[in-house]
Amino acid sequence: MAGFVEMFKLGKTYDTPHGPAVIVEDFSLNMQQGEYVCLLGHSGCGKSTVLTMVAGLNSISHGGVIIDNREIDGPGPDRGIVFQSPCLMPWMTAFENVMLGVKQVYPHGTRQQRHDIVAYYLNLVGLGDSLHKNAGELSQGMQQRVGIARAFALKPRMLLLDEPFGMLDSLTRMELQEILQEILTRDRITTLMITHDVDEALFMSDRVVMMTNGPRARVGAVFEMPFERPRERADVLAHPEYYALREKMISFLEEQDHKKQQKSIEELAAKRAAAAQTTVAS
Ligand SMILES: Nc1ncnc2c1ncn2[C@@H]1O[C@H](COP(=O)(O)OP(=O)(O)OP(=O)(O)O)[C@@H](O)[C@H]1O
Repeated sequence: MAGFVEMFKLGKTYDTPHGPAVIVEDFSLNMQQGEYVCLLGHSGCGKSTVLTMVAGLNSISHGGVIIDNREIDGPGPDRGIVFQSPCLMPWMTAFENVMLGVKQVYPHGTRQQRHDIVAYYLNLVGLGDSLHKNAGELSQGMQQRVGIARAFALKPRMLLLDEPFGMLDSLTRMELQEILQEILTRDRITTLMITHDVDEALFMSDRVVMMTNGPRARVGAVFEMPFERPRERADVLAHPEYYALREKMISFLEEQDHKKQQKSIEELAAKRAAAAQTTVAS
């Protein structure tokens, strides 16, 4: 079935000093409008590579990405991105940082309309009392809230989140997960999020897509989440399928680890055999 977002046989080859390295190959995934998909996989498998290709920030070596029937050919305001660290202008206030983007996206809005949009989203993420504090004076968690408010205020058609809570303490992380759930339940923006955290993926997503280990990483398994929305964390944890799903995801990751170890052992054995042959020949 065609999706709102179609990633079709996506591939990425990086040039390296040792020659071309095929990091992602034949990565295909369709997402329905309003769907929340988490991308999970071992470190270095190519998750950010996929996400930055969809963002239009990384050139696509093979295949393509279609969003709402239009093939992407670079970054655009239809896609909002939140990275692990929000990249704010530290000398500007939280309000000014969000306003920067809002001015570009709503050039014909009145000053009051733009003001209301910025204040609305900063309030939603719990920064109503800190609108006029300089970003440089805000804690990591508060800065990430500004980054999330900025992404939503630009009214993107798709959100791309690259470990948005990765650098936060667990309490702030849980609070921001809940805020994000709340906004997304209302706005239903199609979202692709990278995470390393199986529990986060279970709580946040409609589907979890597991990537195989690179090189030539692709979709290895897809899990549908049976939890209803709006979600309460306690209900998700108490759901009869929660632990079985969690176990399947962890098993997938362990299996990938095992394959990686096996491959390293085989490569080492091949190198030793080649070295032994060279010694015998000389
Ligand atoms: N510009 C580049 N040139 C060459 N190799 C690259 C480049 N960018 C990434 N890579 C390599 O591609 C592989 C995948 O990187 P990527 O950042 O996409 O993985 P990831 O799954 O997001 O990792 P992590 O979970 O640790 O953030 C890694 O081996 C990385 O070293």
